[in-house]
Amino acid sequence: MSSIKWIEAKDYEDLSKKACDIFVEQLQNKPNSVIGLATGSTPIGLYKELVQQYHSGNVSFKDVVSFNLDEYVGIDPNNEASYHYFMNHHLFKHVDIQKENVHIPEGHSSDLETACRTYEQQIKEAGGIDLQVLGIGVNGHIGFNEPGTPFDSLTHIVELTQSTIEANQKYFEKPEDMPRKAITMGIQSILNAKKIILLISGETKQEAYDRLRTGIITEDLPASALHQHPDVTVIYTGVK
Ligand SMILES: N[C@@H]1[C@@H](O)[C@H](O)[C@@H](COP(=O)(O)O)O[C@@H]1O
Repeated sequence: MSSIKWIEAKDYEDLSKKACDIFVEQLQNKPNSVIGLATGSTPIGLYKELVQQYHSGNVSFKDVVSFNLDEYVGIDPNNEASYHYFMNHHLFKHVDIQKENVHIPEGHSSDLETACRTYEQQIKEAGGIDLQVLGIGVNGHIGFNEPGTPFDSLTHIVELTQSTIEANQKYFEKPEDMPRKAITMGIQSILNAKKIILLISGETKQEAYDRLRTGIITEDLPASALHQHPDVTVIYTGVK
């Protein structure tokens, strides 16, 4: 039976604050936490709140180790649409996290298979992820695990679906520049995290939200794998 905890937020700001509270509590209890981070527009407010908490002295990233969920294949880390750039811009450059403790899949690697295996190994060596934040794709993907991805998947290379390409093209200067492939932590890699928060915001996510709420577990809805995890909190707003 699913043990997902559902929290409705008043609005996007409230959702970001509620997610930030969980992060702050985690980092105060365990300053050397291993945190799993997500990109996309949804967690931007959470990162903004975390930067504020850092400036207020409530939280430090000095001993934090981070792993990002995914990155496009063949993208330069300096490209503004890359997830490397995104993370620096929204979080890393504003806080005291140490560069050597930051991990983002190496989509620019010339040996992607090895990059995937190494990533999984690094998560293991860090002691596993304590707290993982997730967004959700309009088709219910988590990370870049598209519908049909086996639930036992580890970090791997994916072909992005048309729905994801259409949803994410807006971040690229020219829509045709958007890569068709990505590296993503697998569904099993995500489920290995000790605690997970999923953020859902806005009406474009209504269908994915409705399907997740049914409780039906199916590979057609990657996020439904979360029903099998013992400690998931979903914070949502803008869906009915
Ligand atoms: N790989 C990311 C996901 O991790 C993210 O959850 C999703 C939703 O993005 P947004 O929050 O912008 O809707 O976008 C991308 O596809």
